[in-house]
Amino acid sequence: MTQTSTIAIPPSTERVVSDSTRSEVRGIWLPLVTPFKDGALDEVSLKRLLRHVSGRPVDGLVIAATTGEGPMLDEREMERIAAIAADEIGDLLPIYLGVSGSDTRKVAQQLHRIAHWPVAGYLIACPHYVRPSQEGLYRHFSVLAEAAERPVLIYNIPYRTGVNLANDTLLRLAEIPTIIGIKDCCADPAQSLDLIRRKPPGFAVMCGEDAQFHVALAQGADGGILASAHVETERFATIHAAHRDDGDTRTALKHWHDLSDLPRLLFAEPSPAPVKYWLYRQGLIDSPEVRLPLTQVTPALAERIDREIGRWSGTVRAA
Ligand SMILES: O=C(O)C1=N[C@H](C(=O)O)C[C@H](O)C1
Repeated sequence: MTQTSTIAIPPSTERVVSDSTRSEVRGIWLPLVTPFKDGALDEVSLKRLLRHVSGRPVDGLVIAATTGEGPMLDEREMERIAAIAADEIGDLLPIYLGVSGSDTRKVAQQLHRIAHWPVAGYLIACPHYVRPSQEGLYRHFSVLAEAAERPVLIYNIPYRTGVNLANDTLLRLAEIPTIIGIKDCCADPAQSLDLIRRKPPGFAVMCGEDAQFHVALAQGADGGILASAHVETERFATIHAAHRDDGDTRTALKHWHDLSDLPRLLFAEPSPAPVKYWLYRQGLIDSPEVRLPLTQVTPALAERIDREIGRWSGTVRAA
């Protein structure tokens, strides 16, 4: 059966992404939480959190990604978050926007619709639920790269989307100039290592599995996009710098030994509820609430976090 597609596959994208754009995707990126209060976007907490982050050793931000509860935001809220982030952060950090959807046509239309938003690029997740073929994934991201008119980081997270973007497919997509890297959550160290060995120069591989951050850096990843790095950001940055600068793996491993329980705690229940509770107890956001179908941390986990905060960065807000 001949497949006809209503969406033409674009010629190779002529737009060239600058070397600085490619090189900026490294180090510690925060997938920023989205604060809510009484069910609505909490702009006061968002501004406070952005001012806090701007003073931390962070190399980039992603808004409205998984940790930002992107699937539970409407477009008006996402636009507001982008505007506030651009106001508070300015040119200090690149700000990428999380985009997801399973209908290539609709996601492409959204990218055209938001082309004027003040974001530097997009983190685009694999299409969830429909489980396309590798050829379908290739055509999906080829069309979106053309529609994006900005740098694109592909977000491969099979345990959330139900599909794995194979390295062969990704390396075909890496030939498109505006596809500049991947947030790698494939949960297969062998696949991640194979990708790092085969990737073209300048193509960024960013770890998206917090508990695997140190291993990913040891394998040659360029950094991480990590919810856990909202907490103890300096330690995550130290680990990255130790790997990047002088290969001081002993320093990196010492810090990782201290830090490695944190991702397990912050993912003990569906993210971002734990990390939001932590930020709430630090007084950085005014409510730990999340949007359904997510739910706040259980009292048992809240107690564990209360104990852990005392061990780390200290509690600002009384319980
Ligand atoms: O915000 C994201 O996107 C992240 N994705 C991963 C997940 O939520 O499974 C983990 C990462 O820390 C943040």
